[in-house]
Amino acid sequence: MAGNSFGNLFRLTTFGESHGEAIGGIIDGCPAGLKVDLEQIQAEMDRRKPGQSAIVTQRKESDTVKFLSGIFEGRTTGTPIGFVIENADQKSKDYSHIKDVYRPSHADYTYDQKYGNRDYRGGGRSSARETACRVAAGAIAKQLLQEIKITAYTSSVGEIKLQKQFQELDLLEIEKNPVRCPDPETASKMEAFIKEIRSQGDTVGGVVECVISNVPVGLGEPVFDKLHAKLGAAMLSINAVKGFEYGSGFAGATMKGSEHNDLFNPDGSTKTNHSGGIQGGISNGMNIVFRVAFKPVATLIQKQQTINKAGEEVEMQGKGRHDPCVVPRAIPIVEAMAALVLVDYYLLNKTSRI
Ligand SMILES: Cc1cc2nc3c(=O)[nH]c(=O)nc-3n(C[C@H](O)[C@H](O)[C@H](O)COP(=O)(O)O)c2cc1C
Ligand SMILES: C=C(O[C@@H]1CC(C(=O)O)=C[C@@H](OP(=O)(O)O)[C@H]1O)C(=O)O
Repeated sequence: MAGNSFGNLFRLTTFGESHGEAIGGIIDGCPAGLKVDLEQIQAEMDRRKPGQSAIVTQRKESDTVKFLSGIFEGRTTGTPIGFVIENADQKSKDYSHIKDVYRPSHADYTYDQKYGNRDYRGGGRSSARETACRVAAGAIAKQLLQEIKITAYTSSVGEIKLQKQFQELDLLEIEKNPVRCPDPETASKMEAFIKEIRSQGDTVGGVVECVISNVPVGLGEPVFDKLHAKLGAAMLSINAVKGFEYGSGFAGATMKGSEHNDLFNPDGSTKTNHSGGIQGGISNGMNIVFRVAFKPVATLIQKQQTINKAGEEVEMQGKGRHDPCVVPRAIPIVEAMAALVLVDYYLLNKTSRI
């Protein structure tokens, strides 16, 4: 199976399945000398881990990261950083009924057709359990990025939308509610809606907005390696993602150039930011702003028509502990993937001029 590595100079490879012994990763290319803050890494893991609130999967994992290599006396050595995260609370019997049956819109059918030998327990490698490794690596990338600040939050759940603009938000509110929406009133509506949907055995999608501030001018490479192209690829590699837009995004297609152009201030900053902080694939020093759309979770605790391995039509109902909405736990994953993209360009940018 190819496709388990991400990044160039700072390269993460992940391994492991949801119901195997453990998941983990290797980070190749982290510069030597970085003082690693293990508490900060665990804090990021805690924001993503299952079982953290009543509106996410009730599987309980501590998601403690055990580092095996690459860190000596608290600092990186420049050698590969190997780490493992134990799987402690798998309930594989919840999946025996789908051994030969495909959940609609999960990865069961495609994995089976492609590889012919599928670890069906918890979705195996296709499970979002894998994203714990991205968050661990992303936390190290964040520490390398120092002053660059990456902040993601929930901007919609189903039809419930955050109405405020970024400038009007109190970002300290994000971690104060289980939905991770910075407006408390909207957050409680979202929370109540997720609970209602869950009680019906159903699921709902949503949108995560991410704002990256304090970005220097010049990150990103032109042509094929544009900053927004890599951010898009990073976000679209996250489980259940259906859409990515940056700056004005799809709304920009309805505007006139005279409305859309970001006019300059004398210092090179712009009066508006329809560009989303990126022009020609290179950061322009304004906030990088993008949005990521997540679909509703595929596994329903409801009966649905599907097919089995033999191609027969059958009825199935999901079992087990599933997220009714992935968005609250996707926030740290979006931030981690953004950090992995930025750290690569931050390191590469050191080679752009003498
Ligand atoms: C944080 C997070 C949690 C998820 N939890 C579940 C879940 O509990 N049950 C489920 O069926 N899918 C869940 N998913 C989505 C599946 O992993 C995903 O739909 C599946 O791998 C198929 O891939 P695709 O939807 O990207 O095509 C989750 C995704 C994320 C990002
Ligand atoms: C375990 C995690 O999330 C899992 C993601 C997931 C899926 O299909 O993506 C399905 C569920 O798996 P299981 O039923 O095996 O627990 C979630 O709990 C995690 O994020 O660490």
